[in-house]
Amino acid sequence: MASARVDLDGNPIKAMTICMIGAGGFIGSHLCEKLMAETPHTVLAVDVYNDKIKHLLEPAGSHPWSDRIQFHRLNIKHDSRLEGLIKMADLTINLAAICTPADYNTRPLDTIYSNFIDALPVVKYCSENGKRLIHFSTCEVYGKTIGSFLPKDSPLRQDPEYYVLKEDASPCIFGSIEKQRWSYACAKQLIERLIYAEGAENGMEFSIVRPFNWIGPRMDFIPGIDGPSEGVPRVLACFSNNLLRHEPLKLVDGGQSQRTFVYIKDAIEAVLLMIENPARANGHIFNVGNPNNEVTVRQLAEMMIQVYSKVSGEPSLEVPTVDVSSQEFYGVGYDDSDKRIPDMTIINRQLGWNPKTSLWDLLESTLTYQHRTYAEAVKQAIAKPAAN
Ligand SMILES: NC(=O)c1ccc[n+]([C@@H]2O[C@H](COP(=O)([O-])OP(=O)(O)OC[C@H]3O[C@@H](n4cnc5c(N)ncnc54)[C@H](O)[C@@H]3O)[C@@H](O)[C@H]2O)c1
Ligand SMILES: O=C(O)[C@H]1O[C@H](OP(=O)(O)OP(=O)(O)OC[C@H]2O[C@@H](n3ccc(=O)[nH]c3=O)[C@H](O)[C@@H]2O)[C@H](O)[C@@H](O)[C@@H]1O
Repeated sequence: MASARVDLDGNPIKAMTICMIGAGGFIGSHLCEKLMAETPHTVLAVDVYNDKIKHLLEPAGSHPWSDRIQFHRLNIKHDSRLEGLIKMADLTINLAAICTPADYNTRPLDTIYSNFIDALPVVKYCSENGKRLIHFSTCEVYGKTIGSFLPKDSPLRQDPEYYVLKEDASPCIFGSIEKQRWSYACAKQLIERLIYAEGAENGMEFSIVRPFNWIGPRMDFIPGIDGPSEGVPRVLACFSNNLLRHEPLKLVDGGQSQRTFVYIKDAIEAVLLMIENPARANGHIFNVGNPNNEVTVRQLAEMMIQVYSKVSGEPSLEVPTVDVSSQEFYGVGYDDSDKRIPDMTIINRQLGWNPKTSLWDLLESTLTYQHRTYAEAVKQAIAKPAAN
């Protein structure tokens, strides 16, 4: 298999060893799956958890890829084994981060440490050892759009110049320091600048990924089932939880913010292209999203209600949504990105990548997974207090 695979320039792809930090998370689990099923590469999977990749690791020795994936349970905050693993690998991919908005304003120190301080040694070891790095940043580094500062009735708000987000041209616009929501975006921006500087001054080979709301199976957790009851995951899991419990979906500040959602499986194709085409990917920052899948959060809720009813066979909710203030939902210091449309010029030009899956289709496969995985457990959790 290894000799048959070629890169975008027709050159054979050599098997490589990848140190993947944060491999046990949502994106990491899909990337590990793809690398095991379709490539000859070896993964040194680093994380504090491995629940989401257990199906790739166990039973030990039973999969065709078993000798190509090793799990290393370690916390990169304080573990001297990290440098050795980076040295053993040809490429390091750093996914480790605190990346749920409910944490940014309530745990700003942990957020800044996780997204900046803890990533520093990874960058340093890659630079010092001449290793290539693919670092996961975020579309949140763009912050708010320029258009959001124009008067509400300004025709310029319709002009893409004022809202499309371009890696090499758009500014990064954050709220004031009291709006601690931006602690995450600001930490990610500074680590991007540091990586860029390592490339410019020391010749480090790097690519930076800015994901735009990647969603799909295994994203985050369902509160009270496979995560804390009081935990607040990202919107897909929040709305899935409401649907599973037959509760109205909560629209923060009326659900007026806009997002573009991309299917995780489409997005992983883009990451694989970066991994296997270093000459085209090195030195670039890549938006990875689906500009065709834009909705307001209210529209997302409405679509998820329809799709869930279809895949579960249950009737739609009588009271489908309820408005909630951001202060009540997230606490003091929350703020929001108004709109996120990725410009696709760079990823198209360098890697020829385009997303394929419509929002309806990706919600259908994701909510089928949510229903199959959680409906019974939620039913039992709801029934339990009554039984006691
Ligand atoms: N999912 C998205 O749409 C999205 C969007 C923008 C940016 N990102 C970025 O992509 C990356 C991965 O996101 P995800 O959605 O898979 O999140 P995730 O929370 O599912 O995965 C992150 C993983 O990193 C691990 N981790 C965190 N700190 C660690 C530490 N100190 N040591 C070892 N492991 C640690 C966690 O245990 C977790 O498994 C993050 O950097 C995130 O900021 C994701
Ligand atoms: O996924 C991304 O690209 C990035 O954006 C996310 O940020 P955000 O899109 O604001 O987070 P979500 O939790 O997915 O929320 C999306 C929108 O839904 C709203 N929301 C969320 C949950 C809910 O129950 N109801 C609700 O209306 C939020 O206020 C926000 O406007 C996270 O910061 C990161 O995972 C990531 O860096």
